[in-house]
Amino acid sequence: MTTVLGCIADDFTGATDLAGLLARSGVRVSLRMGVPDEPPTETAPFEVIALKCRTAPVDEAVAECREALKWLQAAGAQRFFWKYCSTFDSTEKGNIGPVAEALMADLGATQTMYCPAFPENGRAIFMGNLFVGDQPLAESPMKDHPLTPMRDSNLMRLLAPQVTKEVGLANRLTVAKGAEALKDKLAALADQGVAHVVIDAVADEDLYTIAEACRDMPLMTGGSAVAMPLPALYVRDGVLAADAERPQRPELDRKAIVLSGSCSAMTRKQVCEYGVTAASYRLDPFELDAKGIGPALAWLAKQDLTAAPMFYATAQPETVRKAQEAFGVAEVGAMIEDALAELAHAALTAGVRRFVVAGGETSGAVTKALGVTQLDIGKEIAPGVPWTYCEAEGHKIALTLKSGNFGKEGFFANALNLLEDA
Ligand SMILES: Nc1ncnc2c1ncn2[C@@H]1O[C@H](COP(=O)(O)OP(=O)(O)O)[C@@H](O)[C@H]1O
Ligand SMILES: O=C(O)[C@@H](O)C(=O)COP(=O)(O)O
Repeated sequence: MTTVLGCIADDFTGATDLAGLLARSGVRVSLRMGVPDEPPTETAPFEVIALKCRTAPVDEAVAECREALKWLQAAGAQRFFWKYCSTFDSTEKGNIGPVAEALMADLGATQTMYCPAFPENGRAIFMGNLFVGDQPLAESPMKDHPLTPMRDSNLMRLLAPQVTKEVGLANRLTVAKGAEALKDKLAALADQGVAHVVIDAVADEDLYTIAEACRDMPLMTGGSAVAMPLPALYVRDGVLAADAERPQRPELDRKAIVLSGSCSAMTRKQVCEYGVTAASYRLDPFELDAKGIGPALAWLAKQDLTAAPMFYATAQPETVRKAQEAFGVAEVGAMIEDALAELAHAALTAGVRRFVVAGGETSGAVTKALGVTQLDIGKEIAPGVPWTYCEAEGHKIALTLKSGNFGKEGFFANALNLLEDA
């Protein structure tokens, strides 16, 4: 089937988040890990390509995203969505703006919009400032993220140094007036040469207005939530047939594992709660450096895998800082990602078929180690976190990739329980 919307996500949890929210409508969504080597043949109306480029050097991120765009164009897509984090995570050099500008150039687009709001998960934008729950972004736990610490809450200020063209704002007062008023505002900003428009949204109803006003832009950008209304709008526009097919969970052995490399505030609570009842092993960068992965593999070999043991590197900001000072930020990140990836592979070899993974970068490393290339979207465990079904080395597996701050305290056990009756 011809692809109606081609999506590019800057990390793997972000991609499953987007795919999950699009799939809520009942349409078929296909998620690919990396740009497929083969040209598109069997495609879904919604195609999401997951990249691992959030913290990559700008040139690399731009090149990968342009390649993804080409693949999606070959799949027939004429509208595109650039998905980044609902907390606008980017490094100081920042890939969000450069990728948007490169995609706009390839598509001949003169304007795009930015809306990372995700009200169900407490992300709201007001007067261009991003809030996480009650706190401005820069006062939220995101200020301590190991790779992308966010120290400014103003999206225009964050974006401006990342782009060459003008940045502007369509604020909540305009959005509250409805889609036509928002379209007029976008046109007025375009007349003033504003190519990059941040749009406020504090509630789901704002997202419906924004999606309605922006759905014909060649390129939309944002978090997952602003894309959620698109399938229904396309059905209404007659460019997409309604379709309520949901992939069924395959038969799966009960052996399961939890792997957490996220240090986000919510993951820290989830690791604590799960660790009360489950067998768990803490990956310490100093121990990894001294002894390698051997002790963790030996521990894995002794576990009852039907009881879903957990490996976690999850730690408090102070502990993370010490490891970063000792090894370097990227180096320690990669050391832990590699360790979790190797453990995931060892678990697969030991018969594990249910994987719960926490952390965006971590998920990228784990899915790569498992050799997963395409996923179907299953039941939603928490807003923005679905189960996915895929194949790893010829075995059917279920995989959930949890974004750092998503889900409630009991997420890990809930995810595994939900899979039982999926
Ligand atoms: N104890 C630790 N010390 C230093 N870095 C860590 C530690 N634990 C995890 N990390 C790294 O922190 C990063 C967390 O990013 P990510 O997996 O994207 O999580 P999130 O989804 O919370 O952003 C990863 O690169 C991971 O390897
Ligand atoms: O939009 C979001 O918040 C998520 O989809 C996302 O991108 C999360 O990234 P990580 O926090 O790195 O998992």
